Amino acid sequence: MAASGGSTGEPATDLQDTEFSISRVQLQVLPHLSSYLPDTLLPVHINPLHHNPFFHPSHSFYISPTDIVLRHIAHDLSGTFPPPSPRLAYLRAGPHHQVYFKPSEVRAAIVTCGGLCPGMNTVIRELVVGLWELYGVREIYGVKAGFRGFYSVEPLRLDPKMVDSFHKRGGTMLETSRGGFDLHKIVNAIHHRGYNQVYIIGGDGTMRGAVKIFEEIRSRKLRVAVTGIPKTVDNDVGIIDKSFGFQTAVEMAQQAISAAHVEAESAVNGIGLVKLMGRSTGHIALNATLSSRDVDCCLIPETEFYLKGKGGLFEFLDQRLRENGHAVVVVAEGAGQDLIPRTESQREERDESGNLVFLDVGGWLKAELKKWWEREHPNELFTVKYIDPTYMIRAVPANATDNLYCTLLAHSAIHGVMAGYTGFVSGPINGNYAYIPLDEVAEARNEVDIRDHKWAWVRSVTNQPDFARTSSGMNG
Ligand SMILES: Nc1ncnc2c1ncn2[C@@H]1O[C@H](COP(=O)(O)OP(=O)(O)OP(=O)(O)O)[C@@H](O)[C@H]1O
Ligand SMILES: O=P(O)(O)OC[C@H]1O[C@](O)(CO)[C@@H](O)[C@@H]1O
Ligand SMILES: [Mg+2]
Repeated sequence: MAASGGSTGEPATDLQDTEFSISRVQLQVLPHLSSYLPDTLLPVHINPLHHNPFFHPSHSFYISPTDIVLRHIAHDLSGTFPPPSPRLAYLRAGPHHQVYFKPSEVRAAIVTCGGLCPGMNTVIRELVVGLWELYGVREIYGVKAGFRGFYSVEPLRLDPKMVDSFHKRGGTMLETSRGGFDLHKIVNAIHHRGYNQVYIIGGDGTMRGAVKIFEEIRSRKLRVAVTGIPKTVDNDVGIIDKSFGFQTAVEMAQQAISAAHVEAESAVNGIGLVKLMGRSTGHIALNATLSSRDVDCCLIPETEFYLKGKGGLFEFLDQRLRENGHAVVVVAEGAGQDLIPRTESQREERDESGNLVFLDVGGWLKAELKKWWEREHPNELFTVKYIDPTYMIRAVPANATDNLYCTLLAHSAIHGVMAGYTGFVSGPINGNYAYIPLDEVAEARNEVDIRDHKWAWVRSVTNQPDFARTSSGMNG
């Protein structure tokens, strides 16, 4: 097929080499219960949605094994930037005509692990309501207190009435925790309690734990489907478009930035300093900076910065204060950690999951800014107002967009599990919900690419230096 140049007189683009070819698409295989269990243990049933009075399944209602979502949809027709080959594809998420669980036999368990994120309660609610209303499942249990809860706490029986208003509350009604990952105790508990569907909501660490649980269940040949639902306010999980709760967090972060701006503007030589979440990725800081337009400098873990000397932060802020009389600085919690002096014990300190405990970059920066000003301008007024909304932005309920997202995620997860898939994650890829192998998601990172347009846009909005080290630039 060759494209015509049309009436513009432009040369026609030859599409022969770039024609979509199914042979160059690689569908990422999802684990399925039938891959390790005999047919005798896996009777198939017609999807109960077929007889649900609220649905009218048509031919295209059900997902077939050939319904796919492409990972990379941008394509350069000139061939200058060839697409990755083969092109990765994932199974589209949705209901299947045949299911591998009889609703009356299902015992579903839901657990939340790691830090909070807006929307966790919505996901729990929609898992419960979806299992109950869509598929007629009646035995649904909430595992309390994260992974450790499987083997140490009595589960909570859940039904739609109980979870009815969960989506209006921040946090997780099931409680969460870090650490406590004891694989054998967890899988023994899953087996002994008779759970056959396990829904695991959590971040990167949780997904790595979920992979181990899935693999152990598969090696014990248990008839248990495991699915992960990625939760991370930092938006640091790869492959999926973005994680739930992230948009809500950015909105909340903007409120903090606005307050910092008002404080800075209303002072003589005022600096508004806002610390935002982001352990190893600066997505919240970057997106809040771009949408607020009030930020003069955005510091994220993916870039280095330094304070003193030519091209450093102090020099830049000095100039900004002279030009505007105020400045707003946004710093992600993971930025500049290597600049902050640490004691020996601080160097070793880890949380219960083994993550390094960070020092407060905002508090440190505030102190450094004050010392710098006293040193350089001892007789001039100066104010730093430090706002730390880190827990506020993740402890709120999800906004409307995130609530819808959480609902689709939960329902996609249920459809996949009912269809017998296991060891998978559901999530949006290029706007379409897909099923992705759990181990792929557990390994995939989503960092800010400081070479792409978005970071260049931040730099052009803020005019901040790129902190490239020159011979005269000094560290510290
Ligand atoms: N590599 C791993 N293998 C098994 N379990 C893990 C692993 N990493 C973390 N976990 C367990 O997963 C749970 C959550 O981990 P962690 O505290 O790192 O949070 P997270 O899931 O990464 O969420 P977030 O970082 O977004 O708050 C904990 O119970 C932890 O013990
Ligand atoms: O204080 P906590 O609950 O351990 O959580 C802090 C961490 O959790 C996160 O919000 C990720 O969920 C990180 O941004 C942050 O470093
Ligand atoms: Mg994590």
